Amino acid sequence: MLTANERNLADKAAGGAKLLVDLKNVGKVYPNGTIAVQNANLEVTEGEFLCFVGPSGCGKSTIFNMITGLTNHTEGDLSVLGTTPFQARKQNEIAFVFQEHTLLPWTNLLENVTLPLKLRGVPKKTRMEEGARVLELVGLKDYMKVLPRQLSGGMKMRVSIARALISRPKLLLMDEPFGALDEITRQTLQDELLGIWQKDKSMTVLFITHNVFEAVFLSTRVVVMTPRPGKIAEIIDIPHPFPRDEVFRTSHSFSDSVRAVSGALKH
Ligand SMILES: Nc1ncnc2c1ncn2[C@@H]1O[C@H](COP(=O)(O)OP(=O)(O)OP(=O)(O)O)[C@@H](O)[C@H]1O
Repeated sequence: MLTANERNLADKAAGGAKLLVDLKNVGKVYPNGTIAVQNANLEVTEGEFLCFVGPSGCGKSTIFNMITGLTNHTEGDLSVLGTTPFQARKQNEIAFVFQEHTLLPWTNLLENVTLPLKLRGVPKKTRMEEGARVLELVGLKDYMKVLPRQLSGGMKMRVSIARALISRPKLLLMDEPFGALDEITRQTLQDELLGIWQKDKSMTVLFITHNVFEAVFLSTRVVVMTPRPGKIAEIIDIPHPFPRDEVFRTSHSFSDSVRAVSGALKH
């Protein structure tokens, strides 16, 4: 017997659009009484790139944590990859990238990026092949034997992205990954991330940023949140086609979208 939510997912799939994440009136009240998220409704289909923007403390990370099953939702219905967040995480189809690179300092890049496979008992030969594949994807294949401390901040972020990609995730969640980087490095990584995302049409990315320019450059849609208690104020389509490049960054289409997102943030 299917629940209403499962039926809805099946209907969507039959219609061609595969629903990956579905929030229906989702809310989160922490045990100390903090209302972090209220009445959030959002449908994310396969292959989208969604950015979340909103003031500090509006519940962006809480939404990510609920989607990944790191914290439970206290109201509404939430399904991820057609199942509960907890089950979805167990299927190894979700990966995260955080602002802090969280690399193991005592071991080289190849060992760092292949760690998720090692923890799952994947044989060494496959691990090494997959490690080489993802380090090449992020432009670091010549650095396999290097230790993290020998890398710049941008390179460390590339390693974190490679480690997330090694599981070939269907859903990649990135919580302010480029927040600590200088502007030039940040733009280079934005270009590279879009390149990786475009190569894998089925990978869906959810990305938190405080930077409206970054959100517009990367997204198919931008989710704008209100101050606490966090609600989704508006979801704005960024209609500009991919691939996107410097021409887009200086276009009217770009500034129109930046204006729309900035306007929604002020409401
Ligand atoms: N474990 C927790 N227990 C109680 N309150 C929490 C907990 N985690 C977060 N909060 C509160 O929930 C609200 C939303 O926090 P959250 O980290 O989701 O916001 P955010 O939009 O990601 O913020 P930022 O942009 O600063 O990272 C904040 O008021 C925060 O203090």
